[in-house]
Amino acid sequence: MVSYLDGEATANGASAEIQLVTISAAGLLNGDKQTQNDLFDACKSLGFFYLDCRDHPSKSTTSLVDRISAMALDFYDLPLPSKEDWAELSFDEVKGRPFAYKPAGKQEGSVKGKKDGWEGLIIMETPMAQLSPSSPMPGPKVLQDSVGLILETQGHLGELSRAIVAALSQSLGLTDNRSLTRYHPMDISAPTDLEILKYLPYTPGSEKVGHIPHTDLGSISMVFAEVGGLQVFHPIKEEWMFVPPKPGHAVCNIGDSMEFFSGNILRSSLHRVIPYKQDSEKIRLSVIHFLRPSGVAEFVGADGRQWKVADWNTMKHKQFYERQHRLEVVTRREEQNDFWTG
Ligand SMILES: O=C(O)CCC(=O)C(=O)O
Ligand SMILES: [Fe+2]
Repeated sequence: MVSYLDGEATANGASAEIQLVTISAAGLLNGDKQTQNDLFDACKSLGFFYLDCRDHPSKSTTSLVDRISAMALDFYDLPLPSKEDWAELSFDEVKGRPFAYKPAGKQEGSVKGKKDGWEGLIIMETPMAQLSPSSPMPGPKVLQDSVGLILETQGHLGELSRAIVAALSQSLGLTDNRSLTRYHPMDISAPTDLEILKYLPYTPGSEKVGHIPHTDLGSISMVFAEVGGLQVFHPIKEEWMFVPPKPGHAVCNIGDSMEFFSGNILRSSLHRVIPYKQDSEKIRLSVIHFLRPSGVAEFVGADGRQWKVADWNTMKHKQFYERQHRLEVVTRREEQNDFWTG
């Protein structure tokens, strides 16, 4: 077995990079045994891996992500007031709607005392799938004109995420009706979504910077970005390390729900986004698919208590927005300073 936690790192302090294991999308979808074992090892150690989408049988992953990125950039070019018409901040409010907008600066950011530095376009899987001629897509024309593209992208990335859950379930010995796939239906109570995040340019005087250190609350996160800035906290080296972007690959990670469903065998790791000095003139756009379980499912949380998924999500999400938030809820680490100090 390859030990991913020993990972090759470029030991140059603050800008150390981690080389994640790469999982082939074709191998995953074909049920290849070696791919399944590599995936399991990666998810038991750091909980982060690259998904090589270049060999996806449809050959369409990159073009879907590129087209969704172009659509999101058009959306972001709209004047702020017309985007703010769609700003919904509570997790419960967002989950029944096809889409919502998050202005920059509403959450805590990656620097202590500063707010977040990203705008978000949040597109929910189930409400999108339930659109019909009598209940059409609301919102600006750019979104109304892109319903087909959004549905195709959500279907494509949702299939990949669910294949990851299926493969991990097999490795965990959870087969047939015990597979963790049963917690991931397309259902209004499961807030699976597609999010496109646009980060602000950074200068040392910026008051809105990056993305808060956190673990993800859901099951599988799949991030496509061309510009760096994502860092994972290496639990053995105790060091923040950049995850370099790789063309044609997604960076995937395990979220809290999968860690808890697996009885803490899989790992939901701490991560954050900080300015990427090598590419400081470029705008970072990330296209992210978040597979999240049904809100009625239950697990034993990090605190040893029995949680309903919906309550875990609401509790955790709220902490991202609270000025005096309990950082340990978001990071799942006590009394640690996980902020970026520049
Ligand atoms: O933008 C990114 O690369 C990651 C964002 C993230 O960690 C999240 O939205 O949970
Ligand atoms: Fe995250």
